[in-house]
Amino acid sequence: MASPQCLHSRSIPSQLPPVSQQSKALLCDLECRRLSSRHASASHKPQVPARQSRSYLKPQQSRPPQVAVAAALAEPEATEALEECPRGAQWQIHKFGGTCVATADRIREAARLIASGQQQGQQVVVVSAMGSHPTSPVKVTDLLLKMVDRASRRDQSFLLDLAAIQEKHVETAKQLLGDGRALNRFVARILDDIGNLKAMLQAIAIAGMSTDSFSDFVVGHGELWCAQLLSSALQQAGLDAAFMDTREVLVVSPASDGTTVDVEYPASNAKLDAWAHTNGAPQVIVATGFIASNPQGQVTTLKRNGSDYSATIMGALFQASHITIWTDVDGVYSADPRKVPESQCLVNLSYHEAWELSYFGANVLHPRTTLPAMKYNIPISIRNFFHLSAPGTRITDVQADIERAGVQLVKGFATIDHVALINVEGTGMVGVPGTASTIFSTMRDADVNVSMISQASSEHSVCFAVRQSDGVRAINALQARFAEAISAGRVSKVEKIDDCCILAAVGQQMASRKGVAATMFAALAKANINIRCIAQGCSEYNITVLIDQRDSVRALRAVHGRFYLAKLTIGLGVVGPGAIGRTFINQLYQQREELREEFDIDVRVLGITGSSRMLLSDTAISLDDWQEQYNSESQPADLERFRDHLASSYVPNTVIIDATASDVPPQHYLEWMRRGIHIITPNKKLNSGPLAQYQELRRIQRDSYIHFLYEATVGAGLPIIATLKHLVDTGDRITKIEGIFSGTLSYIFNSLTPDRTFSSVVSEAKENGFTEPDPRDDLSGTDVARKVTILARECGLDLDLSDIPIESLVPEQLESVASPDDFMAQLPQYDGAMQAQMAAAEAAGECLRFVGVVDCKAGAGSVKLGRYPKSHAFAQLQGSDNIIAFTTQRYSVQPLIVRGPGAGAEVTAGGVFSDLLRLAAYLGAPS
Ligand SMILES: NC(=O)C1=CN([C@@H]2O[C@H](COP(=O)(O)OP(=O)(O)OC[C@H]3O[C@@H](n4cnc5c(N)ncnc54)[C@H](O)[C@@H]3O)[C@@H](O)[C@H]2O)C=CC1
Ligand SMILES: N[C@@H](CC=O)C(=O)O
Ligand code: NA
Repeated sequence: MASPQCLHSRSIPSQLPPVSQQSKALLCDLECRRLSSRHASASHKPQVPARQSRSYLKPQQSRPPQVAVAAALAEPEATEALEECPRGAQWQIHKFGGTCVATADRIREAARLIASGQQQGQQVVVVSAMGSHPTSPVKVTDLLLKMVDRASRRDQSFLLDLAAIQEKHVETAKQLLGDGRALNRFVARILDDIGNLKAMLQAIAIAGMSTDSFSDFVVGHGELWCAQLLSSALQQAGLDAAFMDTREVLVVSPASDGTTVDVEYPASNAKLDAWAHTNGAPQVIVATGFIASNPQGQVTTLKRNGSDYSATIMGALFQASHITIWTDVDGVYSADPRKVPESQCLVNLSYHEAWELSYFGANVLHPRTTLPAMKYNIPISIRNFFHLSAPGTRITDVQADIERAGVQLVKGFATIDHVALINVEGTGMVGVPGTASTIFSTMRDADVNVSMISQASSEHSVCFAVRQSDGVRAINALQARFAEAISAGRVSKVEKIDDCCILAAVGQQMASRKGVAATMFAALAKANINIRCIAQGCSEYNITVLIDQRDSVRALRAVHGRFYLAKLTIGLGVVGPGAIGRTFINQLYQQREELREEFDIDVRVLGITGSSRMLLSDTAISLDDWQEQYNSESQPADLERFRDHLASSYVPNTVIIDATASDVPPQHYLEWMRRGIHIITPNKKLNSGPLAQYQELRRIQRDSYIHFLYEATVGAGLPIIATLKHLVDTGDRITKIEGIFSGTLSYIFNSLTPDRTFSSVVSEAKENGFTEPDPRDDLSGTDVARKVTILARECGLDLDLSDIPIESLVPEQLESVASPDDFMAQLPQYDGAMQAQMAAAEAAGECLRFVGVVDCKAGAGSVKLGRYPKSHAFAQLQGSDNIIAFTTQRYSVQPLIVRGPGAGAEVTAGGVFSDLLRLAAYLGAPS
C-alpha cells in the first residue's frame, strides 16, 4: 500500500514554483498532518527512533585532543581512509547574536574581530539571524515566525514579509560584498530560497495549518543567510573561511520535557568528521546557530537560546579552548542594573552560579547551554560587541580564575516578581507520609509549576510559590483535592497569598561559609522588609526568600548594598535646608572622606527638600555645589514623592533629617518609619506634640528596627537626651531636671546690661542663629516648655505641652503680629517693661534667668523667669550656654550637670551629625 506521504504529495498545487527535495518532504509531512488531524486513524507522526545509547561525549573524552581518529562517512568500516576533523585547544568558538550582525557595518565589524583573532588559532564562528536596527528594523527570525503564523491563518501579507526579508539581505549583501561574484552567488542563493519559502507558505495557506518541523525549516533560513554573508565577507577579506550548514552536522533529539533537545554526540561527531572530509579544516568555519537535524535527517531547531547552545555544542565537538558569546551587554551583572544602579559587572562566575542566575532571569546563558562547555571545562566569556574594552564575564570552574576574582561570597541577587504563595496547613499533615506527594501531584495535574518550596520540620504546614497567574488554578485544585481533609478538620487552611516576590542570593563561595544568610536577613530586617518564607538547598549556592512584591526593588537594593557597597551605606534626605540643614550638609561634606576611609561609612545625600522646591538624585547629590544644583535643578516640593524616592532607593539604609521648625514633616514621621526610613531631627514638634501621636511613634520604633533620633531637640549639640537615656536605661531614678534650656534666653539674660535695650539683644540672638525662625517661640517660653515636655516624657511622665504653665516675655500687643520681621520691628516699643524688671533684680544683687523644671516626684513641669543670686550656678553662664542639672537617685547629693552652648547652627548641626553616627553604629558601623 502506498504510504500516506506519497499519496498526499500529489495534492501540492501544480502552479507553485518548483521546490527543493527537502521542501517537498516537508510539504508532504504538512499535508499528511492536515489530513491526519481530520482522520485520526491516519496519524502520521514521524517516529523518533529508539535513542542511541549516549554516553555524553564519551567517544571524545577517551581520545586526546588533536589526535586524528578515522570516522565513517559512506561506509562506517572504511574509517582508516578518512581524515577526521581536527579538534583541540587551537579552536576558539565565537558566537555573534542577532544585534551584532544586524547591519552590513556590524557584520564587517564581526569579520574584523574574527580576523584579529587569527593568531590565536582556528575559529568556529556561530551566527544568529540578523537582528533589528533603526535603519533596518526587520528582525529576521521573528518575521519568519510571523510569516508562518500568517500563512497558517491564510493571511497573504506574508508575501510582503518575504519581500522585506529579501530586501534586507540583498541590501546588506550589496553593502558588504560590493558587486562582484560573491554578491551574485549570494543573491542567487537567497532568491532560490525565497522562491522555495514562498511555495511552502502558499502550501501552508492552502492547508490552513503548519507543523513544528515546517516552522523550524522556515525559521532556520535567517541563520543560513547570515552565516553565508559573514563567510563571504571573510573570504573577500582574504581569510580561509568556510560556511557550515549545521543541519548537516548537529544531530539532536527532542528531550523528554518536550521543550528542549538533547544532542546526539556520536552522530554529530561522525557528521562533523564527514563535513571535514569534504571541506577540509579551514582557519575559520562560519556556522549557522540555532538549527540542526533530528536523527531522521529532518530540519529542527535547538529551541530557546538556540544559538548560544549551538556555540557550546560546537565548543564540545571541537574540544575548543574558549567560547566567546558576543552580545550587547558588558557581561553578567550582580543584579539587574535597571533596578540596582550600583550593580557591578561580574568578572568571574562559576558554571553553577551562571545556572542559578540565569534561572532568575539574569542576562546570562540558559543553564542547559552551559552543559557542553562545562563537561570539558571550556571557559565561556560573555562580551559586549559594542564595548570591546569591557572585559566581560568569564564563566568557568577553573579554580585559578575563581581565586583571581577574590572571595566574593555572594555573586548576584535576583528576583522573580509576581508570584503567589500557597500555604497548606493542618495538624492532620504531621507525620502522614504522602502529604507532600499529594500536594505536588495536584499541582502537576493542574499544570502549575512550583518554584520554591518550604516546610518547617514540624510538618504542620507546607508552602510553595507559583506564578501569580497560576494561583487561582492552584488553589482550586488543592481545595478540591483536600475537600475531605478540610471538612474533617485534618487540613485547616489552604490559602493563597498574592503579590509576593522571590528574592535570591547566588554564590558558589557561600557554601559552608558562616554568616551569609545572617547578613542577608539582617539587611532585609534593617530595611524593614518582612520575610515570609525561606529556602536553601544543600548545595548552598542559593538562598531564596519570599517577600511582599511591593518590597521587591528595595529588598534587592538592600541585600545588594549590604554585600557590594561600603560596609555601611546610608541614603540621606534632608528636609529644610535652612540654617541648621545647610550647616549640617556642609559638615557632612567636610567629613565624608574621613567617614568612608576610617569607618567604611558611605553617606549619600539622595534628596534635599524645602517647602517649595526639592532636589533628588538616584545616586548622590554632589555636596560641593549642592546649593547651585538646588537652585537650578530642583523641582516642586512634594513630601510624598520625596519619601518614595528614598524608600525605593538602591541604598540599603535610608534616613530623613527633618531640619524644619514646621509641624508638617512630623505628620509624615509614622509613615516614613513604616516605609523603613529612619528619622533624625532637631525639630521639637513631634516629641512635644500630641501625646497619642508621640506614643504611636514610640510603639513603631520599639516594634521595628527603625530609629528615631532627636538629640538636638534639647540643648542643641549638648548630650542631654543621651545622658538622660543612659541614666534611665541603666535603672537610675530621675528626681528632677532643672536648668536653662534656651540658648536664646540664656544669651539675652547673659548679655542684657542696664545700658543695652532688650530688643537689641534679641536681634543679636537672632543674628547669631540662636532663635527659632520666629523668635516669639523663644520669648514666649514655648520653646523651653517644649524641651521640658520632651524631657518629662523621656522620664516616663505622660505630660502634654498644655500641662506646662508658661510665663511669656512677648508683649501681649505683639502676640498676633503676622510675621517675625514685623514683630522684630515693633519690639523696641516695649523695651521699657523688661528694662524695669532688670533694674529691680540688679538693685537686689540678683540676675534674671529663664528656667525650666521637670519635677518627676510631682509629675509636673514648669517654665518661668526667676531671680537668682549672682553666686548661683545659673548666673555663671556665658553666651548661649545651657545648663542642665539632673538630680537622680544616684546623683542625689550633687546633681549631674551638663553645660555649654545650647544654640547656634554649628553646634546644633553637630548634634544632628552625632545622631547620624549613632544611627550608623546601630546599623553596624565599626566603632
Ligand atoms: N537654631 C538653633 O540653634 C537650634 C534649632 N533647632 C531646631 O532646628 C530646626 C531648624 O531651625 P533653623 O534651621 O534655625 O530654621 P530655618 O528657618 O533657618 O530653616 C528651616 C527650613 O525649613 C524649611 N521648611 C519649613 N517648612 C517646611 C516644610 N513643611 N517642608 C520642607 N521644608 C520646610 C524652611 O524653608 C527653611 O529652609 C528647628 O526645628 C529648630 O527648633 C534645634 C536646636 C537648636
Ligand atoms: N531657639 C532655641 C534653639 C535650640 O533649641 C534656643 O534658643 O535654645
Ligand atoms: Na542635645
